[in-house]
Amino acid sequence: MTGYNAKGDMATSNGNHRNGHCNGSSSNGNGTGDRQADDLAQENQTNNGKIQCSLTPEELRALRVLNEDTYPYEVIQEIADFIVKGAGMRPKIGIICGSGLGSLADIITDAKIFEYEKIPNFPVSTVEGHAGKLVVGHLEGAIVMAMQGRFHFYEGYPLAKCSMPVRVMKLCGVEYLFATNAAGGINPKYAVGDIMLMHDHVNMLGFAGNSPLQGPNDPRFGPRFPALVNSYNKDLINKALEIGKSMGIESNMHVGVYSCLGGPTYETIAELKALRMMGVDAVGMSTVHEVITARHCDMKVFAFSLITNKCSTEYSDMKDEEATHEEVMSVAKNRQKACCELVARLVREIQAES
Ligand SMILES: O=P(O)(O)O[C@H]1O[C@H](CO)[C@@H](O)[C@H]1O
Ligand SMILES: Nc1nc2[nH]cnc2c(=O)[nH]1
Repeated sequence: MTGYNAKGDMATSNGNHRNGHCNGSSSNGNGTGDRQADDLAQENQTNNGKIQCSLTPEELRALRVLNEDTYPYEVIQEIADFIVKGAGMRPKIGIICGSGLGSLADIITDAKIFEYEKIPNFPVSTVEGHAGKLVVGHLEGAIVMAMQGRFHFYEGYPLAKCSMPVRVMKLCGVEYLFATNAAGGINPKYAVGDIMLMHDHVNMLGFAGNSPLQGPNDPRFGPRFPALVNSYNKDLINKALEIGKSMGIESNMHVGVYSCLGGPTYETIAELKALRMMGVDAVGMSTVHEVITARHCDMKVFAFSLITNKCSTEYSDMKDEEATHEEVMSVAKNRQKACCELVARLVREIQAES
């Protein structure tokens, strides 16, 4: 038998990890059952120059999914069908909860909750503050699905895998993506606890030649060369600013530029200086690849950063405390009420218009 272990690797029931290249045919015909080490060794021997393998087509597909950066359309469709069928509803708005912002999913009512481990072919969350649950239900009259736990590049997942759930959302019927994150504030005007509505991003991982859209393009998702100039929906930004005003938090709200680095390290002063010179206001380790994937499949995007720590660009400020994930989580917890209200009210406005 094959299955997924907690890290999302494929392992055989006898504990061996498989990583071989196969010719796509089954040498013993059944491809299931306990295998001893001898059998496994034998499978890896070549026959007439071809590598033999006894995996079933299903196992092969799962292996490809785990080893490749790209999830085939059909696999995404299967995951989406599993969720829509299990939830008994089709969501219109998708929410990705940032670090410590899992409470955004707690305001969903009549919720159907899926643990990531129980969703076929889904990765697992490994970061504290990311519970690893998909919540589908009602919010302000709309059907929404929220990820309590996102996937980050530094966890070891390729970018396409990090943002694969966005495609699942799309095939579930989601039209709007709300992506939230915890971020360090580089703009000196930003204070801890402020909310920055994203109106643009600098894709640092993209500068390094890494994209969630790398590899063959499936036009059923979107075009080979998507434009990103209008990625962050202006109408939603304006609505959110209005909501912020009526909540009395306009002085703690900004519109700015986010950049995603690979992490898991927080930035050096020199890196922060460079980012600031590039026009970056807030820095994190997520969101950009999700937005790229969402725009590729033509979803409307709204995204915000909760500023959980200030990032100094001056060596003279080095006496300042260094960023820690504990601080990030604690600030997120303190600001969860405002973040939940902002999200709920924006959902209400979208729903009222449709
Ligand atoms: O972007 P989210 O998931 O909110 O989390 C941010 O906070 C964590 C670091 O404290 C990193 O994962 C960073 O990306
Ligand atoms: N890269 C990065 N991610 C964060 N997430 C929360 N704070 C920070 C930060 O200062 N830097």
